Amino acid sequence: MDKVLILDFGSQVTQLIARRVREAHVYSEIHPFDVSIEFIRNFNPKAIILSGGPNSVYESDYQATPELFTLGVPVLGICYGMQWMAQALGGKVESGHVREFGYAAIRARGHSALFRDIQDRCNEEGHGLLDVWMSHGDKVTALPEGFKLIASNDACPIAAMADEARRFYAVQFHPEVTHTKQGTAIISRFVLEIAGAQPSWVMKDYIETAVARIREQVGSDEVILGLSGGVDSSVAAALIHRAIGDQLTCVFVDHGLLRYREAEQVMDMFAGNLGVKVIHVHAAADFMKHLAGVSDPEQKRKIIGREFVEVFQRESAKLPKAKWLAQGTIYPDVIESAGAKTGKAHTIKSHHNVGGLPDTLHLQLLEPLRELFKDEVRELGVELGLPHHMVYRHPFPGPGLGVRVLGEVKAEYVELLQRADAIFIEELRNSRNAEGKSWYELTSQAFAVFLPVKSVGVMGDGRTYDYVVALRAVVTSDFMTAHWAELPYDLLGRVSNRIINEVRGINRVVYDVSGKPPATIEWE
Ligand SMILES: Nc1ncnc2c1ncn2[C@@H]1O[C@H](COP(=O)(O)OP(=O)(O)OP(=O)(O)O)[C@@H](O)[C@H]1O
Ligand SMILES: O=c1[nH]c(=O)c2[nH+]cn([C@@H]3O[C@H](COP(=O)(O)O)[C@@H](O)[C@H]3O)c2[nH]1
Ligand SMILES: NC(=O)CC[C@H](N)C(=O)O
Ligand SMILES: [Mg+2]
Repeated sequence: MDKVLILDFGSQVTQLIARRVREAHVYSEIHPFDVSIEFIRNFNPKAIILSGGPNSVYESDYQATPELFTLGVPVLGICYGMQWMAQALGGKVESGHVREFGYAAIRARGHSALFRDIQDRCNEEGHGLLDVWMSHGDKVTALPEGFKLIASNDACPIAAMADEARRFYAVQFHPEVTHTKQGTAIISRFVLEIAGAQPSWVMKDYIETAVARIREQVGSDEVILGLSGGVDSSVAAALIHRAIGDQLTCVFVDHGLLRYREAEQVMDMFAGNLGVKVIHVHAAADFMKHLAGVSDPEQKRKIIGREFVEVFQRESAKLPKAKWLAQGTIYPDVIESAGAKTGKAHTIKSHHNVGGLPDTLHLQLLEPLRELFKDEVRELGVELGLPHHMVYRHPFPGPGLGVRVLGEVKAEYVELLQRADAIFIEELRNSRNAEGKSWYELTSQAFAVFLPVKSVGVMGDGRTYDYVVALRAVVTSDFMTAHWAELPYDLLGRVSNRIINEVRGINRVVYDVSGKPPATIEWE
């Protein structure tokens, strides 16, 4: 089997590279940038891909072994990976005065196997243009010997380069994110055609492999699973249930930070659908008690994570044979928390299910979805026979409204937010675009955020001095990058009117128009 080696310099999106390679049906593994040359030789890669990273090559000790260029293996450098390649092979990298974050158009220059016949559109002179996603402050300012320029734009005159004789390619933009429309084509071009890897790795027997692995891991032990009713834990529950049946018990935690009437809905859905044992834990008082007086987002996340663990430990103590804690952790949860397996990325926020686990946890973790992305998890759910409406729900974070009430969480704020959020979601479900699709389906995630600031308004000729709610709706396929949703004005207007009229205590509604990056989807 042909294998691609991805060296991680700490990019937030390294796993997306693996995913694109997987889409080309080639097996890949991610390893830290500083693995030894012996390791690379033994790995015997058909191709090497160098990820992006937060540092600057000219002042960082994030340097891979330059000997990898002597193996005769094709190499693709991305962003930091390009900059490192350029510097390691004798080119020059400098801090740019123009920083580029987000969308950019680049022009392909000269002939290169990487971009041949791949373009989004042409400019007036008929040159091919690519719409790409950039995220950098440094840039290559001099090509290494043997390299030619293969793409450029004004902000980044050397936006891609190649030494085709040695099959070294490098791009300043990120072909692995979906916002680079031709990204998948570029990565498969490199892996399949330039490196000549055989597309022989297919996901079709993923379920069988996963089921076998779970049976082997768990043996005759019992497993408890944190079930939120969200996509990930529901799919994990179905998968594990398929593997070990009755050895699985699900624990649904009502932490008082759920959405309007959510607890009832989740319990109904599981009683009806899965045939899985579910225990409903009422823990709102505990969570709220520990959150009182705390306003720092990371601290709130840690407290919520800790409380979750307490609940699971308490519940598992009641099941003496339970040795495993299963979670619907998926890849973006892992990467955004702590730089994935390789530990090279910066921490953006501690997702509760990853950051909050103490060493004293007497349960082993079972996370069968840990390597998958949301859309892959959904495919798996459908494959496992879960109902469509369950699999295609918007995600809801484990810390729930705890991270959507900004600052200190108070019961009063949670209740206002629940009501505003319910109105927003109801209107999204009921409004349709010209093709008859609901705006709930047209967005990937949507919710309201409670801002603990007051502003002045006038209602019924009287002065009001009340709280603000922000609406957030995004479109994304992997939740690693996202666009704010261009919701119709009349829909926004209706939601705003209803919230202000129906939720006493809120007199102003705003819409969040920030992309990710630089913002994140949740506000905390
Ligand atoms: N209220 C809850 N009770 C029990 N476990 C929970 C709860 N909320 C979250 N978890 C656990 O934390 C994991 C991560 O939550 P996350 O929100 O990422 O996934 P999800 O809720 O399963 O799916 P979705 O992303 O669609 O909301 C869940 O899969 C689940 O194991
Ligand atoms: O289970 C979760 N536990 C968490 O602690 C958490 N924080 C963010 N999210 C969800 O992850 C996606 C990306 O969110 P951000 O852009 O805010 O990081 C979005 O879908 C968020 O809702 C979480 N999910
Ligand atoms: N995303 C990246 O790889 C960034 C590379 C480098 N830190 C820069 O800012 O140019
Ligand atoms: Mg959830």
